[in-house]
Amino acid sequence: MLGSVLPFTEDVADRVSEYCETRSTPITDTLQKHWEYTRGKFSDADKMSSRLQGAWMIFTAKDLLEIGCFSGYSALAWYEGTKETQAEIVTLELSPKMIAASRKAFQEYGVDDRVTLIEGPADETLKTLTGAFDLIFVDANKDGYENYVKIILDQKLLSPNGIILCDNVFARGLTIGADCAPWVNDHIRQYWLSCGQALDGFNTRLIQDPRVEVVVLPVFDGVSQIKWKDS
Ligand SMILES: C[S@@+](CC[C@H](N)C(=O)[O-])C[C@H]1O[C@@H](n2cnc3c(N)ncnc32)[C@H](O)[C@@H]1O
Repeated sequence: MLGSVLPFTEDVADRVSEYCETRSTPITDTLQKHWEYTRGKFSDADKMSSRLQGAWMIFTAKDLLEIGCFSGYSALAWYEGTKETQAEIVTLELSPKMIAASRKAFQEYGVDDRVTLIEGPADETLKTLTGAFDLIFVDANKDGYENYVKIILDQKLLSPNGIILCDNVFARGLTIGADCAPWVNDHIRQYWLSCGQALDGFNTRLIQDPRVEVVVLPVFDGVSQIKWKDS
């Protein structure tokens, strides 16, 4: 196959999602419960990672940083995915509503031993962090990605063999072009269009940064994988 993405229609993409979910190791009961809870409780629940993405969050990390916690679903997934390494997980969140929701979930599921939530704007929090993380998941406001990655690299918050994963770099497809996602309804279209513009700037400038190697993966809503060059 010479291209990198199959030409799915909207209907086929749904079927592919279902096919993958039903042929993958299912997420745990805890994750499933929290995913359903978030979906029922928050009108913007589509900000949460998918079930399949939760199942994929299995990496051999020891120190993990997440930017953008939302209801805590992905932090719970990282927690479960790093049982072997007992990773320390730091997650950043700005919204008081989502801070309350995730704190409640972390307590309910007993993950406070390894998950630390830091409240406040991520750019300010990042500047106070020390040490290095071997996995950094960037998943907050899309117009902040460029600055977050810059701070991470400038402050060497990424360990020498570490990896940054930036989620949603396709902005539902609108990063690629305004005509690429006709299924995105008017209610959220403007939001994702502006995310797409910001992310296109981020993706385009990042590849010119001589410090890093980047692979933009056409999985989920687009995931950029960033590593130090020659690591
Ligand atoms: C896409 S959601 C995160 C989803 C979560 N990682 C998951 O997969 O379930 C993005 C979150 O980033 C938060 N956020 C937005 N701007 C932020 C900022 N400047 N600093 C910290 N968090 C921010 C939002 O409140 C929202 O909860």
